[in-house]
Amino acid sequence: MSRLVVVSNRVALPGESAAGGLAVGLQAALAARGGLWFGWSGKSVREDSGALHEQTERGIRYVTLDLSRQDVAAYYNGFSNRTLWPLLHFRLDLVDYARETRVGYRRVNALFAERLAPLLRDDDTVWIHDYHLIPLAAMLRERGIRCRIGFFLHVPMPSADIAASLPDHALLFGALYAHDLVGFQTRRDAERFRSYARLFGGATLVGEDGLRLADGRSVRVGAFPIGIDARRIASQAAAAVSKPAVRQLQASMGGRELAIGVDRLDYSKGLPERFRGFARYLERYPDDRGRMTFLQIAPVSRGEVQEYRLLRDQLEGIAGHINGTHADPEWTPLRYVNRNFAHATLTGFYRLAAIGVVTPLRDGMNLVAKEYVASQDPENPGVLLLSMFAGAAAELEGALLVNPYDLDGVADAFARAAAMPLAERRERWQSMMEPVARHDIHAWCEDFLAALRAVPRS
Ligand SMILES: O=P(O)(O)OC[C@H]1O[C@H](O[C@H]2O[C@H](CO)[C@@H](O)[C@H](O)[C@H]2O)[C@H](O)[C@@H](O)[C@@H]1O
Ligand SMILES: O=c1ccn([C@@H]2O[C@H](COP(=O)(O)OP(=O)(O)O)[C@@H](O)[C@H]2O)c(=O)[nH]1
Repeated sequence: MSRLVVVSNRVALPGESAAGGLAVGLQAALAARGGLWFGWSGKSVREDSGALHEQTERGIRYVTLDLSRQDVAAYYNGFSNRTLWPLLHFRLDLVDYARETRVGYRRVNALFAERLAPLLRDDDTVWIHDYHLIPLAAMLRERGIRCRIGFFLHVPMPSADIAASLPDHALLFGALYAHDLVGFQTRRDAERFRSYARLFGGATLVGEDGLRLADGRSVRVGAFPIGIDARRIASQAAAAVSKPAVRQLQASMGGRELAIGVDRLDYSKGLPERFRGFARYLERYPDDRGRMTFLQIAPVSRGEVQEYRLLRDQLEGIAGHINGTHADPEWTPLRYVNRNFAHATLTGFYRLAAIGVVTPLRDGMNLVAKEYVASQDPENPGVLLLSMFAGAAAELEGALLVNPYDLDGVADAFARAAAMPLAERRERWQSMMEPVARHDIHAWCEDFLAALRAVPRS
């Protein structure tokens, strides 16, 4: 069997907790089959970029590289998080167009290529992940690397007109054609990429999953919705209810129902709108007063980026206002926590919660939605309130789908979820658990790699 080489910006090193769905997903995928995981160490150093660190654990060889502060500023905080992230989440109003970070991003991708190329063998299968590393495969090809290379975009692919607002967009997105297979979270993302390639890359669409380029080369394009380790999470959740943190949360509820949200503190997650939707529910459904407590867990993310710091300030203001307006001496309607929790503890929190609240403005997939489903007690499952703009909405038809901008609709969904009879909850949960269990993280990995192996090579 060909060795699997996974390349991503974020690597979940052994013993480190993996915040963010990419690291959680890849950890589970590599644990099952072993291989090499190459990426950034997460360290920014004073000296030059490029020092490598290596360790092997449970069949996974981790090779990570340090980056200089200047490179982290340009490549990660700059172009990845202030240019590509908002662009790919349809937020042109937040895109930073600085040339300097664009150049820094290419410099770091070239460094990845230079350090990775000597580690590769001809029969390796290389799988590159996400927007941080879009030009990497093209740079590896320039260095003579001929093995199969696939790419997976974890975030949404915007429409061609949005993508084209980026200076040098054809240089960036055109680099994706260096892969044998380019994968997306949903069919719609894949279709938007194919239309971009047709409109701006001179490509011809072939069948349902192909592109023919002007120079005669072909690229496969497909949808591979990422999953979770559903079986493991279900058993973790059942066991987690006896954990002290979970018992304490339950005891603190005083018999009220718990609604829960778990998100990195990111503007794509729609947290201000979610808080306001919850406040609208408190206003419009006075008979429900005191019945539910909403716990929002939002660990700080990308804290060096200005837009994220502003969001944190904004949320503190909204949360304070909601509690100031609606709280009673013995009841705080909104609990807002900026701490990071261990994955296993979260599964216990999800199981306690009668409502899971996942309302991003845009999200590639959103693993929390699937984790909430897998953590439920089948005899008494909770209700998932899910944004129609999360990739997960394409699979989780049993959720209460909401438009996160429509605060009245979100308020109504809170009320409907709180009142939903057991029979309807069970039926909806079963319809969600089936795809979550079937398309789990292992199936995702196998499906993508099988499609990559099946690409004919010239
Ligand atoms: O690495 P960070 O900058 O700390 O950010 C965490 C990750 O955020 C994004 O996750 C995406 O991948 C998930 C799994 O496929 C998906 O469910 C979610 O919708 C995406 O937002 C980002 O794409 C990753 O690269 C980051 O590591
Ligand atoms: O305190 C936290 C908050 C989140 N997560 C995990 O981080 C991932 C978030 O992935 P998702 O796809 O929902 O969004 P992303 O952060 O990748 O955009 C999920 O597996 C969460 O369980 C975690 O382990 N601890």
